[in-house]
Amino acid sequence: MPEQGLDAQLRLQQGTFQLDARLQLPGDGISVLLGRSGSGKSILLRAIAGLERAEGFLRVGGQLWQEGAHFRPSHLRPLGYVSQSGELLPHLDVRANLEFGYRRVPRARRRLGLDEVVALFGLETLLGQHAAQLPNGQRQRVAIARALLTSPDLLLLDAPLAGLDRHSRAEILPLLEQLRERLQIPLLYVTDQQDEVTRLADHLVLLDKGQTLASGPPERLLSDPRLPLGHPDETAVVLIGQVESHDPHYQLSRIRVPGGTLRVALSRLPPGAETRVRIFARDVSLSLEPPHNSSILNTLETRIIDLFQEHDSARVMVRLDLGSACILARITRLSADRLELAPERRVYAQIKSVALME
Ligand SMILES: Nc1ncnc2c1ncn2[C@@H]1O[C@H](COP(=O)(O)OP(=O)(O)OP(=O)(O)O)[C@@H](O)[C@H]1O
Repeated sequence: MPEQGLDAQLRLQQGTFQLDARLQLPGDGISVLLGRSGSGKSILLRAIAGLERAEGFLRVGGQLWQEGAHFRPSHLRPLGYVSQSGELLPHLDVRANLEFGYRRVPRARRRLGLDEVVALFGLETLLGQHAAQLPNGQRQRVAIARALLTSPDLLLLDAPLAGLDRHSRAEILPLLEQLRERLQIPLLYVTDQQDEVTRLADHLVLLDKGQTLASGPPERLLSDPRLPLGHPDETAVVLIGQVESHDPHYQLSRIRVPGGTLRVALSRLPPGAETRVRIFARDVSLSLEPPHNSSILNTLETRIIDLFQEHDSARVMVRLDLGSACILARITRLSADRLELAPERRVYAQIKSVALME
């Protein structure tokens, strides 16, 4: 684990709920904390922020924030914290809200300038508005911008898009993606939404009943059917690829991914750029021969790694090897038996739909 990351073991009893989490996060990029409602995501964030007194240790960017009797109180932890309701100072306007944290940071410690953040978050026209009058989506944009302006060593975002409409979510997600490239601090992002995971996560931590079940690259965790990642019908993997070329005539782009090339809806990124695609397991079917005369554009030749029988279900989940990544196919048990599917067998994965996560 790099010196600049977050390293923690935090234990806490809250009524009958027990948190016992081990976290090792990289020093940059977005770490997504995923877990069902009630799994302890908010309590863990509050413990990291020093708002709950947990036992164990916490080190951020090489600094010890707590261990044993040593406990740095919340107000001395240099972190930005944005909750679902993005608390702003309601009697102040947006500019004053942004300046509130910014002015308290010594000039030499400021990582981002006020004008830079205002431009990045498109807040120019909101500066004179009262915080209390902002619609939810704009309030969250201001709340995230305000947290950034305190030049924190750690940014904690607790489900910042929960409760927002589609339009506001679609506006804020690209802003969060931009932060990935600009911030050299750990960003821990809580969600229970798969689409936010596939779009944002550079590192994924899965929390279940107060315990960290798994931690690692999202490509690996999302393609592991043994992990409780939600309803199997919604199971999807994310592949990190590179834009190869565009075909304006058919409004399609070719994306190079592990194991082959996929045609997707026209990407707005230039050739050579890194991008992500999401493939639902339910959209992948398998065939023993290369398909002919099919309307399905995307077929990858692959090898079965293993098959997982879903409990009390007509379906199986098949994990397929793409070299440095995997995809999943959710097919009927009947088809798996008819095709005599088994580990090591070579198959053609026909992918009905590939979503570009841009
Ligand atoms: N102050 C408290 N006293 C007792 N139990 C609590 C307290 N706060 C939270 N809990 C319990 O701790 C568990 C974890 O709560 P937490 O809010 O961290 O979950 P979560 O994963 O963030 O859920 P959600 O996604 O719904 O926000 C829940 O079972 C909750 O009822």
